[in-house]
Amino acid sequence: MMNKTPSTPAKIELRHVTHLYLSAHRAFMAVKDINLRVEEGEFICLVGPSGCGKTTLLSLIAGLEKPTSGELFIDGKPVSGTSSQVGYMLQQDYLFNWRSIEDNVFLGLEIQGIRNKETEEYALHLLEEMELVDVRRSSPTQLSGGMRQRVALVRTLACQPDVLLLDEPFSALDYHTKLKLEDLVFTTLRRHKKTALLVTHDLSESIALGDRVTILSRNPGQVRMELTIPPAIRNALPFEARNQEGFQDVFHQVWKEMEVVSDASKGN
Ligand SMILES: Nc1ncnc2c1ncn2[C@@H]1O[C@H](COP(=O)(O)OP(=O)(O)OP(=O)(O)O)[C@@H](O)[C@H]1O
Repeated sequence: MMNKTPSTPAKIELRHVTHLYLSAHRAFMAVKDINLRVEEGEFICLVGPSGCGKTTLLSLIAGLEKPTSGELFIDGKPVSGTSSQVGYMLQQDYLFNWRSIEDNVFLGLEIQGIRNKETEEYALHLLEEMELVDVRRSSPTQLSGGMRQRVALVRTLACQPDVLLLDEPFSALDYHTKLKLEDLVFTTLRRHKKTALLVTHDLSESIALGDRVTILSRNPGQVRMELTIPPAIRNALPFEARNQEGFQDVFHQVWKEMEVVSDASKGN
């Protein structure tokens, strides 16, 4: 993470963000008074019980939803809609089976009107980094779930966003693939100095990947706790981080908070 003076705008900042979903019959407050600051190059993991508003927060940051009240900024500028500066990757990979792997990757470039020799070369370089270059002419149907997720990540990174929003990208994968992919994604995002917000239900994953873990409570979603991951854990790759001294202590701390927020939401 880069050192910043307090006056430097954060990469992402949420100030008193509240969001209500309105329907014909009711208004539902999904998140309330959220304040969050993510510095350039930071990797933040969002955890919390189902329905606490994690995806809502990503949609607001991506500019897909407009908050009912409060303000959101990227690099100090108000978020006013979607932007190529922000890449959003979901649990489902949304690859098109009738296009080859490289044509799926180039699709993001086409949509943004930036497909040219230089951006294609960059995309191919990313495919190489993600160990996918040999399958670039294959169809997505020939790839495993882990490979497909890597392609989806390359497609997102190919457009060169500075901010990556990752909504449970590893949750549909088997455990072994997930651990391997965590290391690869962690290394790639750090190498390219991306700022990332990752939503996960896996507490161990949040500690193994994040610089900070933000725990949300539910009904309405609010920041319950922000925990900075100790350097000994953070300086290791996610797989090794799980074996570092202190990992279990942090895990128990997050677990305890999750018990509190889950119990609190049972009454609602
Ligand atoms: N479009 C919508 N209209 C009405 N209510 C919604 C809408 N989207 C989400 N909600 C409600 O807002 C709350 C927060 O939803 P959100 O999907 O952000 O939570 P989440 O923490 O990502 O959940 P999960 O962990 O289950 O994916 C939930 O109670 C959900 O039912």
